[in-house]
Amino acid sequence: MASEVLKVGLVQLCVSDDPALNLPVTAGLIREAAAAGAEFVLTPEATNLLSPDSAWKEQVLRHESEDPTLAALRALAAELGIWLLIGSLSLRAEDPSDHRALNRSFLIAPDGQIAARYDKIHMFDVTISEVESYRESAGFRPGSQAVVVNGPAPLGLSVCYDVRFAYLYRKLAQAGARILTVPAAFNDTTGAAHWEVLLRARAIETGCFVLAPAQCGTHPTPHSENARPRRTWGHSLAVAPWGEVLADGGTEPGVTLVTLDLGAVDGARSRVPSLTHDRDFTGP
Ligand SMILES: O=C(O)CNC(=O)[C@H](CS)NC(=O)CCC(=O)C(=O)O
Repeated sequence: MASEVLKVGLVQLCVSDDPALNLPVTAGLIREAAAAGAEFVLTPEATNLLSPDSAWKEQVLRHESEDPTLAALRALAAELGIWLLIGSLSLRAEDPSDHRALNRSFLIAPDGQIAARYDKIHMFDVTISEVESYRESAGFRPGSQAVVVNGPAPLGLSVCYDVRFAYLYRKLAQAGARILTVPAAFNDTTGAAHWEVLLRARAIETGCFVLAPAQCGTHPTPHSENARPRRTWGHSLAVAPWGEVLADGGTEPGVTLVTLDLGAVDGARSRVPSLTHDRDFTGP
């Protein structure tokens, strides 16, 4: 590893349903993070848009090769010379017979090249209450490939609802990850109850840093005037391998800076080597 210390910027967004409105805001916050010294900048799930309207998404989503947000953010990473995790983009699938979109995370290298892609594996098909339910699998095609990639450190990629599936993170860590990325658009209700404890548990179980850039606030939908406004929890979080919260992005859009001492991964794992203590068992 070139350096044991890594300066990170977590970008917190409140995206609308219009990628063209969101991009300049996102780019401005990435610039702000880089100007403050961040070498690794991360954006949330659904960086290009959040929309409840499948007809509008059909119109506005693009293939990866033609997506304007991806092209612009690759160029920006190259200009600034930073590692950039685009938490995810909603993209039109390559396969024309599948109407469902992709929820795809990208690691961009400091030369602007795509270093890794990850398609969210676990779909948020959940009825939270009588007035709030989500059927992510109706609009998105799940991935089936876990990804560890050598970025600014060895990274294990995931997205949002994946955080509830502990075995994914155990595999990522056992495959070499030292930082786990969990970009998210967590809803208010489960955010208040579960967000921090899930992220801290994943860090403690794996002895990894956890970086979780989040969407926040009430998301404007200028293209679907009558939609019930969606609210997300915010609180972008950086968690250390021993479980401490190093930084919390609060509830407003902005940049949260945090310096990681990557040696803390070995420190936590040597104190509690549970990652090497798996056993086979029978039942239940
Ligand atoms: O819909 C999009 O465009 C982008 N995808 C999301 O926002 C997804 C699916 S609705 N959100 C989550 O997974 C929240 C999980 C969550 O809140 C929990 O696990 O409690």
